[in-house]
Amino acid sequence: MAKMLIKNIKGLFQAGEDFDSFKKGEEMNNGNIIENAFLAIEDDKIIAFGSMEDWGGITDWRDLEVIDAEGKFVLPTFCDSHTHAVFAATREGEFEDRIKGLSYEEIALKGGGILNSARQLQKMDEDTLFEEALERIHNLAKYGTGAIEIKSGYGLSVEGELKMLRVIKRLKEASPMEIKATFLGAHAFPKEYKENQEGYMDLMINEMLPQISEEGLADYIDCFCERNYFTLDQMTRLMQEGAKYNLIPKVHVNQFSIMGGIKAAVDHGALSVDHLEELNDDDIEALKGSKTMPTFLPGCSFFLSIPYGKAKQVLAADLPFALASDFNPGSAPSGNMQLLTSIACTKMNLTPIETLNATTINTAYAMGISETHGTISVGKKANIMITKPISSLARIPYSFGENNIETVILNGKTFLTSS
Ligand SMILES: N=CN[C@@H](CCC(=O)O)C(=O)O
Ligand SMILES: [Zn+2]
Repeated sequence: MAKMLIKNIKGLFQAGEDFDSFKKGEEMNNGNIIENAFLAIEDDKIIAFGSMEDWGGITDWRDLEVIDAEGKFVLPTFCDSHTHAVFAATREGEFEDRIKGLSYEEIALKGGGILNSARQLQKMDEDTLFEEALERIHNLAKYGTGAIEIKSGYGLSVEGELKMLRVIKRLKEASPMEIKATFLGAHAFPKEYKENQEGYMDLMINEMLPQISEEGLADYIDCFCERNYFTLDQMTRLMQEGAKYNLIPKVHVNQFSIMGGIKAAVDHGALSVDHLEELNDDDIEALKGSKTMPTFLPGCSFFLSIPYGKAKQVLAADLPFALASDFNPGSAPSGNMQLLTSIACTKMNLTPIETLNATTINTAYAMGISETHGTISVGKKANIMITKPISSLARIPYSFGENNIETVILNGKTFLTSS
C-alpha cells in the first residue's frame, strides 16, 4: 500500500467535503482554502486533509513518503474540459495569414482551418498520431493539467473519425491523466459533401455513430453550430441521434453568431455549452435552472482577437461557468491552463479565485468527473499539484507565462517534479 503525506502546506485550495458539484455566482469567489495544512494519500486516493494543528499524527511511518510543502500551495490538478489535442500538424501559415489581415472565417472559407487539419490528419497513421498526442498531453501535465477532454473532428470521414477516437481510447489506456472522448464528426462539412450536407449527416448517423458505439469510443457528442458550419436543426438532429447511444451533448455554440444553440442544447440535456463569445439575455435565461455548464474559451478569444465571453454577466445571474483551453492548432494553440487564468483575469475581469474555481471544480463537472476529480475531498482521486514557493495563489494568473507548478501527482503517484 503506497502512502504519501504532504505537510506544512501554505494553503490547500478547494478542500472540503460538502461541495455541490459546481460553484456558481458569488460562491465562485470562495477558494475553500485551509492554511498551514496537511494532505494524506493512500494508493490513488485522498484519505485525509486538514489543518496541521488538527493533525493527529501518523502512527505507521513504514513506507510513508513525506513531502514538505512549506511556502507552497496545493490544489487539485486542472481539468481541461474542451480540447482538440489530437491533430497531425500545427497551422502557423494561417497564423501569419491572419496577421496580414485575413479572418479565421475567411481562411476557413478558402479551404483552410478545420479542413486543413483534416487533410493533414488523413496523411498520418494511427500510431504516429497516438505517439505525438501522448507527448503533447503529457507536456500539458507540466503546467498542472490532470484531466482532459479530447474531441475528434479532424477526421470528417468514417475512417478518419474512427482513427481519431481510437487514438483517444489508446491515450486513456496509456496515460495516468483522466481522459474523456467526444465525437465531433460535425466539426465542418468535408469538401466532397459541400453540396450534399444531408449525405454527410446520414454518414455520421448511419455509419459513424453505430460503429463508435459498438467500439465504445465516445463519452459525449459535439457539433459546431455556427454560420457556414452546422445549422440549429442539424445540431438538434445529431443530439437526438446521439441520445440513442447514450451520448450526452457538449457543444460548440455562439462563437461568432447567436443561433439559438444554447436553448436547444439545454433542452437536450447538454453537459456543457462551449465558446459563448456571443451571448444574449435569452441565452442566459435558457441556462437558468439547467444542468448545463456554460464554458468560456478565453485562449481562443485571445488568439483570434474575437470578443471575450461575458462571464461577469453569467455570475450576476447566479450561474456557474467553466474555463477551458480549447487547445487546437487553429484557434488556440496553447493548452497551458495557468496562462488561461492570466488571460481570464486580465481580459474578462475575473478574480484569481474565480478562474481557479472555473478550471478545477467547474471543469470537472463539465467533463462529467465531479465524483472523482476537481476538489480535495476524502475518497477522491489523488490528482493534485504542488506549486513552487509563491507568495499567494494570485501569483498563478499574475505571473503570466511562468510555470508556477513544481510537482504533479496523478492517481497518488508523482508524475513529474522539478524540485
Ligand atoms: N470552432 C470550432 N472548433 C475549434 C477550432 C478548430 C480549428 O480551427 O482547428 C474551436 O473550438 O475553436
Ligand atoms: Zn473547440
